[in-house]
Amino acid sequence: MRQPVPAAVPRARLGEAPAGGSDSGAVVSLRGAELSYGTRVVWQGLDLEVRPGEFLAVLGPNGSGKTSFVRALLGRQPLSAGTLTVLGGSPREAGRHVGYVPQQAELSAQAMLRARDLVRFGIDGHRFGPRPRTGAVRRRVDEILASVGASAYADVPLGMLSGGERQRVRIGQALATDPRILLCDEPLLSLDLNHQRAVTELVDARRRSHGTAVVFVTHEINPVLGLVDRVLYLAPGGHRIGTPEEVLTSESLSRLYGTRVDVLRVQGRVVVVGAPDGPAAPPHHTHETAHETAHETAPGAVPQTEEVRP
Ligand SMILES: Nc1ncnc2c1ncn2[C@@H]1O[C@H](COP(=O)(O)OP(=O)(O)OP(=O)(O)O)[C@@H](O)[C@H]1O
Repeated sequence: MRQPVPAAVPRARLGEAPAGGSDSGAVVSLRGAELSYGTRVVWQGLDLEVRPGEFLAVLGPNGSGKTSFVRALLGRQPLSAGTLTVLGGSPREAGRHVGYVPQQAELSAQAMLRARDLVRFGIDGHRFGPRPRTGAVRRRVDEILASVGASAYADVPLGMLSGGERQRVRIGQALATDPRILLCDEPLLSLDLNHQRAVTELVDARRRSHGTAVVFVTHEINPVLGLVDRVLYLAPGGHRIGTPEEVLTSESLSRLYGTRVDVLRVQGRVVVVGAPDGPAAPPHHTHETAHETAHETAPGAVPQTEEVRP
């Protein structure tokens, strides 16, 4: 792993045995985890510990279970086997300490909300009863908007913001509860390169300053390649966990997909050639332990298309 614990993070936050963490200090711990919908096994045999301040990228083709992984961490989707603890307890109990940046959401319900409203929901939306509208809350909202560079459009309805501006506000909303874990589900979708960079820098700054663990689902590794400590690669044939250098190799992805996949490194970028990315991934039929061993490939995991992902 590259730099599992950012130097800027106070030791108490990183926690050798932090309150609300597991014995190992992990903020997320999965053991033999399996997630199924009916008879459809999406992933299985998942053993993973995410540490404070770690940046974990979750990669994989359409339908490989990336969003389901995030939903499990949020306590919205139960495992079908194995165990999952978040901050040492159940995912639901940990909810208040988990920030969530969803995929670019349907805007219709939020279009008239102002940026500051969304961030305020992040602060007090979890609470029952009357919401405090104190000066302290207003000041906190302003601080958060400033920290994500969104002060200039604090009072603009979301429907009038660009995709990149909205993502800044959503990150602000996710940071409003001072989370120890930040879950981001494809936050870069439909953003141009400048906005991708701005969003990834915001997320990285947060984990470096506060030791917030980041679980970052993405189709595209390159915008976060320099930040990622480890990759969880979900594929039709199983999964693999390791550093980008370990996982993103021709040998590793060829084993995961059960077909020839070439991983090229061009000017510091990763280019994957030949990985199928169809929406209908077949169910798993085999599994092994994670880390250095790729799972066997399920029958039928044959590429329909050849894809180059720059
Ligand atoms: N609530 C559900 N009930 C039944 N099947 C589901 C449900 N949610 C997801 N699935 C199926 O589980 C599989 C994994 O879905 P998931 O959305 O987690 O994949 P993903 O990797 O995030 O995909 P994408 O990259 O397309 O967003 C898919 O085959 C999907 O159709």
